[in-house]
Amino acid sequence: IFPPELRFAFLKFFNRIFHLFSIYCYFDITEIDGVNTNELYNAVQLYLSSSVSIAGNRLSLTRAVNSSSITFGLSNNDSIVDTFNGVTVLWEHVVTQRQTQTFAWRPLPEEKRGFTLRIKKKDKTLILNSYLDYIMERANEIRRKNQDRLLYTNSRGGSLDSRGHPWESVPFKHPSTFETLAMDPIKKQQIMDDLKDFAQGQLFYQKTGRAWKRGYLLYGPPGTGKSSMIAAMANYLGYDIYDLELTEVHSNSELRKLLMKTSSKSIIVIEDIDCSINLTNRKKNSSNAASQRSFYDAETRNGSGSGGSGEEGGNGNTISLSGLLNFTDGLWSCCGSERIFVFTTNHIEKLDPALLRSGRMDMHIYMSFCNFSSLKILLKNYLGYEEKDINDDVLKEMERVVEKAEMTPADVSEALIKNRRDKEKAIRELLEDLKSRGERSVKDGKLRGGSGNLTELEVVEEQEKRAIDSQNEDEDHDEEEIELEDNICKTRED
Ligand SMILES: Nc1ncnc2c1ncn2[C@@H]1O[C@H](COP(=O)(O)OP(=O)(O)OP(=O)(O)O)[C@@H](O)[C@H]1O
Ligand SMILES: [Mg+2]
Repeated sequence: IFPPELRFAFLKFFNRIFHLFSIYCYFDITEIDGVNTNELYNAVQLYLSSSVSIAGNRLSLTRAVNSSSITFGLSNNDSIVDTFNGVTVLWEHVVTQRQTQTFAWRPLPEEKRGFTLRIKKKDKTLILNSYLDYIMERANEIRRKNQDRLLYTNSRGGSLDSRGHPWESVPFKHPSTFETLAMDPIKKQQIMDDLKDFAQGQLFYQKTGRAWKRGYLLYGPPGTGKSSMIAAMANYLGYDIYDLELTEVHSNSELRKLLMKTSSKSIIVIEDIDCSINLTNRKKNSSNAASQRSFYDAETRNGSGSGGSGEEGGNGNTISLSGLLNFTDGLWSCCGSERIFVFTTNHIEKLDPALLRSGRMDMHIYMSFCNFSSLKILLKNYLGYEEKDINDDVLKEMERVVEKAEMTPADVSEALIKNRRDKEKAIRELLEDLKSRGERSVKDGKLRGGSGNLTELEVVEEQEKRAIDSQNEDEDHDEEEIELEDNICKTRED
């Protein structure tokens, strides 16, 4: 009898009256919002899956790719009760068939899924202010716990994938942990404490007005565990790793784009920083600018692609030191939070002091040759030997020669792996190896001392490093350094 318009208007009116008197209000969180995936939907799903007070009795189980655990989810059109700060809310999972689509940029799933949140009107402010944030946070936590870490790389050289991401990722399964890492236990503990303080330091960073990030510079000879340390850090904190290949980045703006696409709670790594970018002293640069320029010219002529002007910032088609510095602590470096920058190098003396000054790299960590304490850790890792399992004399002998031998943990690991079936033989051969190397390095040391030339150079390097360090201390006292400088000097004296 009624025309459809009138009927519709009547229904709408009735609905409004109904809502006016209802004590509840409803929020819809749909899976797809326009063309974008709704992050909140996924978060709610994860969050509810961890919730125990499941009202319905049908659950859907999922196991994501790369994930090591199974998550429970709410089945279609099922509901669940949750409480937050004493307030009870009801979640309902709503699944409807989508009408046939005419045209879309991206094919949409056939089902339209979403959560409906029902809350009392009086609780609205509480819910909107903190409950949803809480859910996002919890979901991120669960995701990190369930999923193995991801390792990202920019090896594609600036091109983007179908979703506009410059980073490619693979599951990160490096087994290195702080427990297996062979280094001085005190130093190790310091680093672990520092990392923990950082991860839990949100309030501190907010209060002091600092960006929530921290920089570590790992330096030392090849094979002393710099990469292993990074893996251990990631495993310890549960962070993802972004392995930045600087040689694949062609401009400062590209570097910035890469940075913008990194997520919080991640470690951004630049390995062998002295090799991947021309980071020599800026003062020196200007003094031999001519030779610099010819170097760059030659490079452009060779068509290596990374050429261009040698000036910093130049015409923008080469990444420069200032670009890199901006990357680590310019305004853009704070576009996410809780980020760790790790640079590694084999030659700290080749780095520009600007990179070393405090606030940039908060902690300088020297990865040293194998000493007695790290040797014991390796023996335990590879042979399962505790101190008491090894003959006292052998142990004493090892302690005496290990520092002189200047073997890297990688060398020692190799020696142990080779004979891991025959542990006695492994110990015997390792000791032999240590002794012969120790003798050799003593001889070398004498030779070097005699020729004079090399040591002089080393002295200069050492002084340079000292200068940088003292400059750092003048500028900022809260810098923490745990380099074993004595260690370097000792080996040099030998
Ligand atoms: N401190 C260490 N503790 C345990 N294992 C180590 C340590 N250092 C080296 N190793 C072993 O040696 C191998 C090489 O170490 P790693 O790649 O971490 O060295 P690096 O310092 O990164 O070397 P490079 O400077 O050449 O990159 C690792 O696979 C690891 O097994
Ligand atoms: Mg390495």
